[in-house]
Amino acid sequence: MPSAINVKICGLTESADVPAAILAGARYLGFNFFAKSPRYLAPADAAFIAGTVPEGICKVALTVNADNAFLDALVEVVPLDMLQLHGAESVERVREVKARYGLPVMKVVGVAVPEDLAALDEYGTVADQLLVDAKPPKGAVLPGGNGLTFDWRLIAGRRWPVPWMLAGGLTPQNVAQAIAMTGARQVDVASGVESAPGVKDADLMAAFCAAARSDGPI
Ligand SMILES: O=C(O)c1ccccc1N[C@@H]1O[C@H](COP(=O)(O)O)[C@@H](O)[C@H]1O
Repeated sequence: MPSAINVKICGLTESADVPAAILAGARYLGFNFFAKSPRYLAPADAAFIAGTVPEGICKVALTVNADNAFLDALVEVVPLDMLQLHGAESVERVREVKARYGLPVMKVVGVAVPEDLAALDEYGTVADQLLVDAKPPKGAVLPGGNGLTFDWRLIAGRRWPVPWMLAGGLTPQNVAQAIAMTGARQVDVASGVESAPGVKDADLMAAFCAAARSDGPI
């Protein structure tokens, strides 16, 4: 019997999103600290919302090319279980962040063409998890959260030495097919479970988790 599918719902902006996401079946909750995102949360607000998350649910901070001053202040106020590095952070920077904060680090790699896959092998030697996302279009304001898929055939059957998640344009409608095509056991969604940019929808979160589970029981 296949193991459970873990769902990460990313970019929660309201306190009510926490129980709704957990009830839906999410195991990871993401808080977005990229200021240009419609899902941005100020650290003080995130501290309050994250404080309501029960034990056993992984609280993830999404950051983009954040420096030590930013991360120092963030980890000081927000209770966190994992750091998601969604920018152009180098392998060395991933190593440094892991050592400095003592938190697991999930490094994101954007994929559009076969040549992008080499980075997954490199980061897989240092990150605790990998997040395989669609590469943003040139000139995009957001390095993720654009609701874009990539060609899942590129990673079909690929494996890395650390756990990994699939992201990019996942929705309740396509997540089961994405899982079937890639073999992902963890999936991450932001815009696909929203009624408007930055507004999570409880019914969509429930539908997404149910569709993800349809590939294998939780
Ligand atoms: O969601 C955002 O606004 C965002 C901003 C900056 C970097 C990453 C962001 N989101 C991450 O991208 C994936 C995929 O998003 P989507 O499902 O395609 O909308 C999301 O799960 C976040 O981890």
